[in-house]
Amino acid sequence: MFERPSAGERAVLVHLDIGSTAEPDEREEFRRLAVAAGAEVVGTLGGSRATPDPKLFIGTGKCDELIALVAGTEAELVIFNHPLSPGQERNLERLVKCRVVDRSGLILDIFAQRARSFEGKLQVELAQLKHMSTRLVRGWTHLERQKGGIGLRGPGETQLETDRRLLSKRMTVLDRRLDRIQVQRAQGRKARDKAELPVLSLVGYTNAGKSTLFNRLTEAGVFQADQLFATLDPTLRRLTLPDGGRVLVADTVGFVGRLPHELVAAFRSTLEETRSAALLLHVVEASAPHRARLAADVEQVLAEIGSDEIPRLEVYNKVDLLPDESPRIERDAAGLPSRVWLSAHTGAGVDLLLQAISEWLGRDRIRCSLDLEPEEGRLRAWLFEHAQIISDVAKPAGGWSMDLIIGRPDRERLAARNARFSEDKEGV
Ligand SMILES: Nc1nc2c(ncn2[C@@H]2O[C@H](COP(=O)(O)OP(=O)(O)OP(=O)(O)O)[C@@H](O)[C@H]2O)c(=O)[nH]1
Repeated sequence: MFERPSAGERAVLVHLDIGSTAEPDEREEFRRLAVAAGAEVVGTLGGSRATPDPKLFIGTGKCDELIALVAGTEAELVIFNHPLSPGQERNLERLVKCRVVDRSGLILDIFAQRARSFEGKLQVELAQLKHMSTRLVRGWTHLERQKGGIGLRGPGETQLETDRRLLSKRMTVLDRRLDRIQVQRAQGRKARDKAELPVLSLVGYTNAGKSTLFNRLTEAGVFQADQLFATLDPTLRRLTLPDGGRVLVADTVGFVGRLPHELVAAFRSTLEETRSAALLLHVVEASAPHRARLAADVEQVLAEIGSDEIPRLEVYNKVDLLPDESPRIERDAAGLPSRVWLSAHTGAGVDLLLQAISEWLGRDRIRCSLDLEPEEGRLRAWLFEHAQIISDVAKPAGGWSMDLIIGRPDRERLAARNARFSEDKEGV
């Protein structure tokens, strides 16, 4: 389902088992990433080695096989599912006589194609320039340079052939711009903190269905597509839960296993949104054959960005593809929802997810009554925005008598302002 029309670059994929045997889905994931980048896969080369060859990564015998495969399939590009040193890339290109891109280059390329926000584009450009600055020395003269191919396109494209001095100048400019944007982002976060709305962050392996679920939840009409990494930029939307509670939902970048470090660094600020979340919704493609490994990859990235302490609720998506499963809530020993099975596509079980979210956040909500004076109209309007109003009665003498459910922090803030609360009922 990820195939694109055949206009893609003709690519040969290389995946060796280094040390141990790779899981079959590792190769499949690699193929899907390559296709997502726009490759037309015309050949694959496998094999195994105890350790990579320092000069070519693969051995000379394997390299001969690769040369023959590239010639026989008229491939324009070879993609390795491994990190290659600049030297290895250069040596391989000389022998194979076409461009060679490593796993980092491939993932950077996908990110470059999917970046939507200004910040996302700058981050990808910077990461690409860093990745390529070590590789620029090689020069492309012996190769037919195809503009805009995999690993060559994206916001950084025009810089690729400039010299290192210009490159480092450009990187400094990007760094400065990103610093400014990050200040703005932090201000935005502060404003949201003031609004006291808890943030739910959707995280998950690429293609798990985050954007589809995000749309289901918020009807926000966020761009989604049948492509890996359709979402690169976090998008925030407001959501009202059935119990009246309000939250912000953030859709985040699709994770991928063995994310290149330069990308983890580049997206740290984007993912900082995740760090300030009250609850992470970890979306897992329940129909993927090796879902546990994909979920573990996501957990590892979360740990790398310092989000592993945030409570999470697992969302096992695509239940419509599993004949033996149906939408349901699983609970932990304490009775709290730990996993919700649903289909973002059909919408089945989305109500259960909303209920589970309410239960998670509701632990911190209190039911209470409040008397407001006639001049407290603004406070009353604020409460309508931030609390669930059960009843609101105008008093004959002026003012209002309200019955509501409110978050504990809001409750404490209002109490500090001497608002007249009564009848607190805990744990509503
Ligand atoms: N059958 C089925 N397909 C689904 C479901 N949810 C999402 N999909 C499909 O899975 C694909 C990926 O969905 P997205 O929502 O773009 O996934 P994502 O996690 O946001 O992907 P990235 O942006 O790459 O991280 C799309 O083709 C969706 O139509 C589901 O519940 N059932």
